[in-house]
Amino acid sequence: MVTTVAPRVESLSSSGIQSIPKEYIRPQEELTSIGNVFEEEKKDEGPQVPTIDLKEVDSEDQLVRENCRAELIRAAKEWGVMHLVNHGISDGLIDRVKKAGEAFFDLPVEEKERYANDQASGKIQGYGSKLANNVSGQLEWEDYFFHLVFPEEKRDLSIWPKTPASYIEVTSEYARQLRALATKILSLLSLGLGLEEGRLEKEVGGLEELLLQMKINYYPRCPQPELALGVEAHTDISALTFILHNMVPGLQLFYQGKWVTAKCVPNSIIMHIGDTVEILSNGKYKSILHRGLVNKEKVRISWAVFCEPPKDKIILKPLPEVVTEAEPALFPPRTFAQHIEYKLFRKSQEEATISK
Ligand SMILES: O=C(O)CCC(=O)C(=O)O
Ligand SMILES: [Fe+2]
Repeated sequence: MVTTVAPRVESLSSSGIQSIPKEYIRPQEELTSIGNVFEEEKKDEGPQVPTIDLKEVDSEDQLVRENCRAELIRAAKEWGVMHLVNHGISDGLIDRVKKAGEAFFDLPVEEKERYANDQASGKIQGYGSKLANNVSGQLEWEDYFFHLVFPEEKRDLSIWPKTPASYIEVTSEYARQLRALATKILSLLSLGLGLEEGRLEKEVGGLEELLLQMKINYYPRCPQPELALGVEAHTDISALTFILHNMVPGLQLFYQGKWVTAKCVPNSIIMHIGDTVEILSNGKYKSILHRGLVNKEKVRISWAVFCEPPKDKIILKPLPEVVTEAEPALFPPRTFAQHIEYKLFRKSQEEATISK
C-alpha cells in the first residue's frame, strides 16, 4: 500500500510542466477511450444524456403532468442521469453559488491550504486532493473542497470558506432549495415504483437524517489531458447527486458500452441517481458509471451535492414492495457505511488484479 502526500494539482499545473507525473497517467487499457473533450462534446450522433423539463411536473392538466413525470421516470430507469431544466432554482442563485466557489479557488494555494483536510486523521472536510493510498497509487487531476451542508445543525461553519464573504449565505440557500428539490424528485421516483410519495425519502432518513454534502471539484488545465482523468470511473454512492458546472465539458457517462460526453446545457442541473436509490428500487433506477475528462485550455469546476442516508442507522436493501418471485432482491442488506466498504474492497481487488 502506497501512502504519500499528494501535491495540489493546481500547483503542478501552474508550474509549467509539459508532461504529467506517472501517478496521473491512466492504465494502458483505459487510455484508448480518452479523447479530446471539446471534440467529444461536439458529437451529435449516438445516444445523448436526456434533458428533463420539470416545468409541467405539477400541471393542473393531468395528462400534461403525467407525461412530464413519465419522462423523468423513464430517464431514471434508462440512464440514471439527466439534465434538469425548469427545476425551480433561480439562475441568479446558481450564478452566485458558482461565483462564490470560483472566488474561493481564485485564492492562492497557500491561502487555501489553511482549509486543508487531514484524511489520515479522519478530518475529511476541507480543501483536498486525492491521496495515493490505493494499491495502484493512481491519482486524479483535481483538487476539491468538501463539506457537509445539511442538516443545518450538523454542519461546521468554522471550516467553510471565509472568502468570499458571501460563501456561507449563498451555499446555505442553495442547499436549502436543493433539499426541497431532492424531496420532490424522491417523491416522483416513489410514484414511479407504484409507491406512495414519501416512501423513498423516508427510507433514506427523511428530513432529520438525509445529509447533503457539497464537493467543489476543481480541475486545473492539464498539459497531457489524453493521459489523465479528473475523476476516475465510478458510480455515486448517494441517493441522488446534483451537479452544477462552469460550462466547460468534462463529464462522461458509460451508456450501452460507450462513453458519452454530456453537453453543457444552459441553466440546467445535472442529476444522478446514486447507488442508494438503485438498491432501494432493486435496480429499476440506474446508478450510471461516470468519469471526468480534463483539458489543456480551460479550468473546469463542478459543484456536486451528494444527498446521502446516514452511515449506520439505516439498512439499505431493495424495498419489499418491489421484490417479487420473478424479480428477487439483487442486493444484500447493507448499511451505507458497509456499502462504501464493499465498494472499496471490490476496487482494491480489481486493482490488485490489474497490477499483477
Ligand atoms: O465533475 C463532474 O462533472 C463529476 C464529478 C463527480 O462525478 C463526482 O464528484 O462524483
Ligand atoms: Fe460522481
